[in-house]
Amino acid sequence: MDYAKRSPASEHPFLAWVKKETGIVLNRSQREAVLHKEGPLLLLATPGAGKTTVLNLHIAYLILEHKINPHQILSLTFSRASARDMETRFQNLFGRVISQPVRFSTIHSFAFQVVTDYLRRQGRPYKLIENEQGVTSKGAVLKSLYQKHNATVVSEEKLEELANAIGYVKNTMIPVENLETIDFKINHFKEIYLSYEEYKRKSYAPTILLDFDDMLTLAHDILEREPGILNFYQKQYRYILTDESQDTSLIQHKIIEKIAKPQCNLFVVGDEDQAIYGFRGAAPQYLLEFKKTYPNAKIIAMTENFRSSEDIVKITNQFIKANKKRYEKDMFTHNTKNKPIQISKFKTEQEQWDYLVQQLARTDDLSSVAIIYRNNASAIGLINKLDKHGIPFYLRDFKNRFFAHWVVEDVLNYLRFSYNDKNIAVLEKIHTKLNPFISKNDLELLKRADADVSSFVNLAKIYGDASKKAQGFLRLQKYFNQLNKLSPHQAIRFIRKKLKYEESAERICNNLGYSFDNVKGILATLEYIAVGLETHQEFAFRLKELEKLMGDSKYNQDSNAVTLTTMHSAKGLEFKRVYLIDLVEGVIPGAESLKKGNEDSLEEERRLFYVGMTRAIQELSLLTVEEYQQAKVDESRFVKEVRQILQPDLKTEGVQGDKQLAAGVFIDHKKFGVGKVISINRGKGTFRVGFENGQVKDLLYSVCIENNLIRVL
Ligand SMILES: Nc1ncnc2c1ncn2[C@@H]1O[C@H](COP(=O)(O)OP(=O)(O)OP(=O)(O)O)[C@@H](O)[C@H]1O
Repeated sequence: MDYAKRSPASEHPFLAWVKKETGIVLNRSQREAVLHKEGPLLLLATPGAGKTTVLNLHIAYLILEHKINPHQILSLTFSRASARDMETRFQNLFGRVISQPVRFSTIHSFAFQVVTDYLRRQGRPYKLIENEQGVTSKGAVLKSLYQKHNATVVSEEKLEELANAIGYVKNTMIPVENLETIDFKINHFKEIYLSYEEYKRKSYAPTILLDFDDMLTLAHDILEREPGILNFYQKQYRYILTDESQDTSLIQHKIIEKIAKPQCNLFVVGDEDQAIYGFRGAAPQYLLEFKKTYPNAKIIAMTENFRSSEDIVKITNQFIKANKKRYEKDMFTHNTKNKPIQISKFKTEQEQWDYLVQQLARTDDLSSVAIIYRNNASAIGLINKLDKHGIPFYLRDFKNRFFAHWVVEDVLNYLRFSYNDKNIAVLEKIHTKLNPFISKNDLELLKRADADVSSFVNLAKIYGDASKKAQGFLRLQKYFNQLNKLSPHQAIRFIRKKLKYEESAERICNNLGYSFDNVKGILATLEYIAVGLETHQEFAFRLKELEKLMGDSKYNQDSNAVTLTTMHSAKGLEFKRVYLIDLVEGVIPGAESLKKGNEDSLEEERRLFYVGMTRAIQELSLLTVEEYQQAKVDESRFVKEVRQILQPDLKTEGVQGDKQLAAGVFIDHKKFGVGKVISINRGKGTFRVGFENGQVKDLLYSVCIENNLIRVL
């Protein structure tokens, strides 16, 4: 229908037209936001409040009702995927009536335009380090700088931390002279940072080498130094909208502030409760201080959740209130109740996976289900299981770190060496991790020794057969022979314990600041994968197969497959049924955030948990385990908090460790899940339990004990 020929209605004609055209009926705050015209506006939205819908309608309103030229509107968001998503949704809704394009962009790509326009005009060539390959790629450059300043190689995780820390410095505008005041947990960070900047300045001179975050720094500088350019962008974009604004960093805010002035027609949408990119320099306080920057700003809260059932909205709303740094607001919904949030506790991850497989096997529409975890490490073992049961999955943020990790390489090399202990090329990769230690000098001597004899026998000869060291080498020869005959699962255990690999790995981790827990996790995962496999070749093949499966899972995006995603990548998505898994202390909240003085980081972990929970439309299950990656763990405090909200009359503290069945204690029943003992009838030998799904059951004590059905929590 032609917008000009819209029918008159008692409500605002634009909204009446929208209702007719799209079927969307807005609530009061959505209406107020859509019909906002000029000046700064902060739209504080809770999850599921319809942010994208409102943003798009507001743009259409400006164009259709106020005849604003679409070229003068700049809609910014923080990931390419959401910029694309917004554009598609806008096209679908208004493509027929608004022919001129609106600019949907990421803030980086806007900054890129400012910088490249400027450099081109100056006749200065530039390159992006993110486009470089091989030894000049950003990763390779940072790796070699780390190595230079620390005299040691860097692990993949540390490299990521380093790249994040560099990004953090630029996003939060930390002056170089203050770098030492911040503990980035990276040895010689300042030196690496300065060398990296110098490398970019010099390596292709006169061509300037830039990274993504330099775009922000430079764009900010240009807009500050060049009034003509600033004026151009201010005139070009009279209306600026930003989505996911809780993830905006200081420098991004400053850029937006500059171009929005002097009119400040700035439409900012965000939810500080969903700010989860603190490690990259984003912080919710910029939203919290919006009024300081724009004193005449209007603030509208959009707190109706259109997504989730009442059970989910009520509990998650209560849950996030434990955070202190937030706007006080109450999320509500008119949606009906469905199922209470379910909490299930399992002994091990395998039991948890079995449960998931069982649930998924009964599900027809797998695309409506998501399994969400804090760390990518949770995915590998689960995928192994899903694949064995033929359950298709779509992995949202596949990062191929696991299979290339040095620990995985080491284990494969130990196995390889057990087939041929004369292979010095393989020995060179593991020699420092063996016990007794094999030095570089030993390797040189070995290269000159008899190539047809075991390296260990040669070494024993070099050291003199009777020496202690020689005895150690001969023992190693025996162990590697034994290793060769073990099943893959036994072999990994053997490498860890008998060959003392774990001790060496711990030493390496301590020396280089890597996480030993992560290493143990990788070893545990390798053991899971190895279960049931017969030969070492099968094991190596299975690793390759899993790697391929994970890469190929992107083709399952639009098919009947369960989505597997980290909490970070789940933002903005929704699923009928959601399982949050591996909910234990040290994972979520993560170990770092549990340290004293890290309260801000603990709040960010709580927000992450909240983002995960609020993805669910109808069903939400929280799964926790007693043993994670082979170590005893405590249930996540966030699970406890949710349980407490679900059953406020119950005290969860102090119950653990009390193995006596008594009224008031929690039990975990294999079939019915977690519940509270209401009463005990000793005469009948029964006890009554109120389970978290709302059911109350009388159970026979003897049956429960004989079948090992319950545990007192
Ligand atoms: N006025 C409305 N009436 C009915 N449904 C609506 C309305 N507004 C939004 N919705 C629906 O509510 C759901 C959530 O909307 P949307 O994804 O835009 O929320 P959001 O605010 O971006 O959420 P989150 O921040 O959690 O990602 C969508 O399915 C959307 O179609």
